[in-house]
Amino acid sequence: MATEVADDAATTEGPPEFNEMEERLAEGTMKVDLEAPPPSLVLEGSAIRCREVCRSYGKLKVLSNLNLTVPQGHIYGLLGPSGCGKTTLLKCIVGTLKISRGHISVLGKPPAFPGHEVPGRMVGYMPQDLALYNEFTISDTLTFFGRIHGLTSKDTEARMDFLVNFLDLPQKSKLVRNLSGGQKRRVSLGAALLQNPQLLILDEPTVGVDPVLRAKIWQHLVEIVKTGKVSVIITTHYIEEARQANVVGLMRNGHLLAEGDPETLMKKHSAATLEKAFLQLCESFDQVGSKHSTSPQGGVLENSQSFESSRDESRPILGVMSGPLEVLPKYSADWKVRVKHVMPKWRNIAALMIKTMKRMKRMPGSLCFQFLLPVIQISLMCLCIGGDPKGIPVAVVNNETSSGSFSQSLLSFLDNSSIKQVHLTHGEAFAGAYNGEYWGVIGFGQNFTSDLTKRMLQRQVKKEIVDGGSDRQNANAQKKLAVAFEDFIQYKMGSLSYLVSFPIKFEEPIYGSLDSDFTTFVTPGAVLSITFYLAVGLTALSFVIERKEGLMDRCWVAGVSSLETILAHLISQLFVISVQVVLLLILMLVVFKNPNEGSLALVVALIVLQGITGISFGLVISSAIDDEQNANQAALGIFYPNLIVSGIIWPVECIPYPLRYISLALPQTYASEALRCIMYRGWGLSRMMVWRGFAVTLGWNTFFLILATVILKLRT
Ligand SMILES: Nc1ncnc2c1ncn2[C@@H]1O[C@H](COP(=O)(O)OP(=O)(O)OP(=O)(O)O)[C@@H](O)[C@H]1O
Repeated sequence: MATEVADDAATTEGPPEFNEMEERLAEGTMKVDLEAPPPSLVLEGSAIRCREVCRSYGKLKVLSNLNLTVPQGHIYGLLGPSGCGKTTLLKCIVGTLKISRGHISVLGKPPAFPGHEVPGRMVGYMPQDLALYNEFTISDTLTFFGRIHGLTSKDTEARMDFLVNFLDLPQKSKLVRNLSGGQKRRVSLGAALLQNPQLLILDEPTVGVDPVLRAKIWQHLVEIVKTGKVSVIITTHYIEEARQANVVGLMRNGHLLAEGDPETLMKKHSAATLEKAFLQLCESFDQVGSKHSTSPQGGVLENSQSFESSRDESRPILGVMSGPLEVLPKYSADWKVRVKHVMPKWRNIAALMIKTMKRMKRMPGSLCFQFLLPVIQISLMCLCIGGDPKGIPVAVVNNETSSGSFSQSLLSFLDNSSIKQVHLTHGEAFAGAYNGEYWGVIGFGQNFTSDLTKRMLQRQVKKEIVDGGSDRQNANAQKKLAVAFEDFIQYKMGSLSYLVSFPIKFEEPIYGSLDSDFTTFVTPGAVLSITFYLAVGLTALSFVIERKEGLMDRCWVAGVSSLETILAHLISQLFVISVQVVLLLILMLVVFKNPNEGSLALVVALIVLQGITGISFGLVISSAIDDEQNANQAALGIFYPNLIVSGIIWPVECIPYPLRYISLALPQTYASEALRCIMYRGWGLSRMMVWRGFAVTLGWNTFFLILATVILKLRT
């Protein structure tokens, strides 16, 4: 199909690289397709130039040495069957996907080159996914993108009115979620057209659009390219509508089969329609491919790679001159431009924050849930954890019968709200305990009173006397019994009670009180854990969903950087965390009367910092995981081990040594300890145990933020 013929037409004056081609054409040393596109296509500047582009997803090679040129001021129709790689190519062109090999330049520079406005205002991108915020109205959507592109509100309003009219959209105040599929696609197209970009990249904009509007859209595209300043690349499944394009590229299995103007293509294949021409090209591609295929695997892409072995397959069957002859320009940017390129833009951060606030306002249920969930969690924890058991049935076997016996008196000192005494015979009591009806057995021998009296009065007693009474099985009942015994001895012996009571005296502790319970220990860690994990869950989920729906890519193509996205999310989530912290503290300190001896400002600062660390960790999860189910599983999977090993529920000192080192490295171990020290000891930042908690939290925070930014960068 390709013959070595010089094209007379290619002699017009043009850019240096084209002049070089002219010379080689004149010498006849260059291969060129018989049906080379008109000289204007070749010699004019190109809006997009792809050379030897390769891209794979894992082992699946999607783009193979692909060469494509979109001439400036033209509409380029990119056609091909489903799965041939069109969307992948467009994503590489806008820079949301990195190419494995080759070179792409868009409006003169590679995408994302420092200082280049691609991604940015120069490009309007309509992705195949709808990539719209469902809670936004049409007006909100266009205003959001207008803000990112730096349009004034007057300009945005004017463009909005035009687009609503032109794209036949319903009222601007209608929510995107209430629009039909076709209407949503038109809003998406409107967002791409909003800022009058120099380059429009439209991935199937006419799907689900009625034929009248489809014609109108094409007419509009034809009009805007007439100025020569706007270029369009458009993919479509309706092959015939692409006849209105100035150039079409026919793709199959990651290769560009042909590139040229539609009329020439049809003439070459003596086809009445573009569809027939495409069919013929595909057939010849498949025939030659299968004839020449020697690959034992015989996969489609392997076949296509062996297509017409004598031919340089990087070049389309029809079309423009390709890569190897071109000298790729060297691009460079001033360091100031590079610094400006990486610095976050306040305009974008503000636009993203306004977007988040607006979405929150439109989802009051979700916002209330975010505020109430920590409140419910901490209330349940304070109510259900750490309290004394109530009404525990304990069997009492009392072999003393007289009413004035010590055993009767001792039993009257037992805390009867905790222990429910059930008086039984020895046999019944043990049978009941073995059957699980009673939590323990308290037994008194028939000489309990006389034995105890002897112990009180004599310094040496026999062993049988000591064994006079006993309790079995229950630690809490044992503790209650010990307390009752102390009270009983105090009552009977007054100032001489020290002769019989436990020879160790517990004074008031230096910090806290003698009757501190488990809730007091667990609350600070639990508050940090709740704030941390709510932030992890909400961040991971919202980011994964935004990425899955193509919203992140769309914002990225509009010029929003990963850093700006992260900063905007951090700042807006700070508002949510602040409300959560206020509610948590009111509950903890006022309702459940948890003591706080230290600075409230330090308490708030540490909890908020832990929330921010949670957001950063959520960002790591969402940047590494694509699916919300997996992201949820990751967040949940980490929650429980972290809770147990961080010393939140049980002290770190009880953890076996190898695990203890892991525990100390976790984000909440030192932070919980610091919060306990602030709240219960009244310590400040001058104490190591306090500043260490802050330092470790800040360290994790920085680490997570850097990791999330790096992963996001690597994955584009
Ligand atoms: N993220 C991904 N991971 C792995 N494979 C992918 C991914 N995205 C696309 N592919 C695969 O790459 C190939 C090309 O997909 P692409 O979306 O570019 O095709 P397309 O030509 O745009 O199809 P359509 O017209 O149906 O949108 C397909 O085989 C697809 O399954």
